Amino acid sequence: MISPVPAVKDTNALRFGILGAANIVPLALITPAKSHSEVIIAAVAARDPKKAETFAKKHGIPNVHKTYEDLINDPTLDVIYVPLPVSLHYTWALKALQAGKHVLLEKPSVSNTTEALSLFRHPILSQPNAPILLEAFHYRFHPAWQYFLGLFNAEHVVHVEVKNSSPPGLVAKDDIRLQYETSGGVMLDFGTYAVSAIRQIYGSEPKLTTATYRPLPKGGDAKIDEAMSATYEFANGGTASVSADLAARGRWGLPSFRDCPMWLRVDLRPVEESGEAGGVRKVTRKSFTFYAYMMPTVWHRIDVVTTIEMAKDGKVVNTKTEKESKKVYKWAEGSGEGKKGEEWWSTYRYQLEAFVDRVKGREGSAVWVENEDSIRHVEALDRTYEGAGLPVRPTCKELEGTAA
Ligand SMILES: NC(=O)C1=CN([C@@H]2O[C@H](COP(=O)(O)OP(=O)(O)OC[C@H]3O[C@@H](n4cnc5c(N)ncnc54)[C@H](OP(=O)(O)O)[C@@H]3O)[C@@H](O)[C@H]2O)C=CC1
Ligand SMILES: O=C1OC[C@@H](O)[C@H](O)[C@H]1O
Repeated sequence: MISPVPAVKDTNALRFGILGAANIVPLALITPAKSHSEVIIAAVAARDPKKAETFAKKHGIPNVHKTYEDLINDPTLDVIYVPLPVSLHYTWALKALQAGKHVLLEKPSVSNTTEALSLFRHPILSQPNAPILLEAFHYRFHPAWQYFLGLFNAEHVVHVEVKNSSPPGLVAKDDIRLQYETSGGVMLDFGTYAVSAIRQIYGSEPKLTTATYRPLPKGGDAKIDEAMSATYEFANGGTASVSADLAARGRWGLPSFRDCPMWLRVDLRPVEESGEAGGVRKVTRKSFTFYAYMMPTVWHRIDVVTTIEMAKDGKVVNTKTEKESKKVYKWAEGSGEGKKGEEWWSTYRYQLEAFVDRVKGREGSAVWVENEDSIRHVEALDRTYEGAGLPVRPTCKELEGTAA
């Protein structure tokens, strides 16, 4: 639901300030906040105060600050939301934490491992009553994703394939995704979801095996990956292949949404049983495909396919395939008091619920992105850039010269 009935705000609601009038803000925070009784969107700042005024008026935000500094130092705010280019995440997240605010930080959290280690292991986060910092990997908070992870045992996964792409023309030439200085590149955009997904599916860290990229067309920033394909290995011997593309062409090379996939598939190790009557061997294969896993609210589907193959004397004598499809928009009935939600809640709305629960000291859905997890994630992205022969995304000035 794009326009849910607004909630009456509690007297102790958290007051959020927004750093930058970014495109993602209405979807990721303003709309979800409307139905949350403990969230008030109280202030915004943009580099150009006029832009901030216009944004505030459009979205009913009562206060506008002239600068980002003024916003984070506003004593009436509890939380700062950081939807800036990734190159600015470290600096502004840390400033906000130092100003005593909780921080909801857009994904991917920071540009590289140097920044990740410095931010997520900052002493400020281990002091008594430390502020909460969350990398906003929204899809992880949706019940469909958690249901999907519960369908198989990570130890039995043998291969994962992830494809994320959009057609050409959606991203403008001057977009933050296409400049090295703003920590752009598809790997930190669509690719970050893919790497996040394979890490959760295996429950362990990937070892890069291959990475190749397609640069931007002539005239574009040479350090930017417009598309990236990478393969990885995991400790249990399983593999993953990931492909992400910001300008994928469909059939006949034409731009087409229909031909731009956003899905992932998990294959389990085949289970072989011998000793069937008449010397028949039975092989059972299972795979799980999640269509639209990044944005399941509008539409998604989880297909579970089981194939049973009977073979005799090395020849397949019978094959049977069964398919079950499932959609999950809410936590299962009786799955726990903290597991709140409505069918129409977006990934961002589930995430906001979890964030507020954490700030308020409640257990909530128990889904969270731990600080060490965010570090490991950025490490995997760095390894992918190195493997592709591209520089890791730039370190902010404050940390320049500090080795990871
Ligand atoms: N969770 C999700 O589903 C999504 C998350 N994102 C993430 O959100 C963040 C913002 O993405 P998006 O909204 O698409 O980007 P936009 O380009 O719309 O917004 C970026 C904002 O950053 C500010 N900014 C500050 N310095 C610069 C600079 N040097 N160059 C450009 N912008 C600058 C601008 O704020 P000002 O208004 O002050 O000028 C601008 O509004 C990124 O971290 C991205 O990864 C993006 C899309 C989806
Ligand atoms: O986070 C994101 O999700 C959706 C994509 O379209 C976008 O480029 C990316 O930043």
